[in-house]
Amino acid sequence: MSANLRHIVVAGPSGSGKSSVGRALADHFGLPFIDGDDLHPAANIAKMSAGTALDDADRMPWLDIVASTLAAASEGLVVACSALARRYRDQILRGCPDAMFIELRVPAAELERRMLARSHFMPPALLRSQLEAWEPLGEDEPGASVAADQPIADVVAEAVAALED
Ligand SMILES: Nc1ncnc2c1ncn2[C@@H]1O[C@H](COP(=O)(O)OP(=O)(O)O)[C@@H](O)[C@H]1O
Ligand SMILES: O=C(O)[C@H](O)[C@@H](O)[C@H](O)[C@H](O)COP(=O)(O)O
Repeated sequence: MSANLRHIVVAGPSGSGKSSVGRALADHFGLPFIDGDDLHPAANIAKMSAGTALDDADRMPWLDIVASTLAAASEGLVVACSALARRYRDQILRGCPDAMFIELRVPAAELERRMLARSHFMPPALLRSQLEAWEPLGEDEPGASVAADQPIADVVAEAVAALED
């Protein structure tokens, strides 16, 4: 694994599999994993739990923490972080210029099914706002987009292939 593949952000809307895929990808590469959920300021968790979507002012301090956590991980790190919009990904890149994004693509109906089936602070009703905020990864952005409505092992295999391409 080359040095510039060591700072990986697994991105996508709530329920897309960031935590599940991120952990498995980290295991594959022998890297640590951090869930971006655990890096949110407490006020953000409280806001989402109460059913209100985050706005840019809420997300910016969190994205700075994600970026600085990545940049400080000299041996590499996989972080699960929605990074829904390009400006959010740009902000991560400002703090961690060699970050690579693995975007997880899942149809909305499957996202809803997964969110309804789990117990999590993120209410399923916020899915619509997640999808409205989501700007697909551009071809000129670092990383790759992977179909994530398939078994996790297959998602990870595609992500590994894309990162090593
Ligand atoms: N590829 C997959 N196929 C089926 N279920 C999945 C898949 N990836 C994740 N899940 C399930 O969907 C739910 C959300 O996954 P999670 O990894 O927490 O997503 P996120 O971190 O993006 O919110 C969990 O219950 C998880 O077990
Ligand atoms: O930017 C945001 O609106 C939030 O960060 C959101 O995208 C994230 O999804 C939450 O942390 C919920 O956690 P899960 O993504 O793990 O569902």
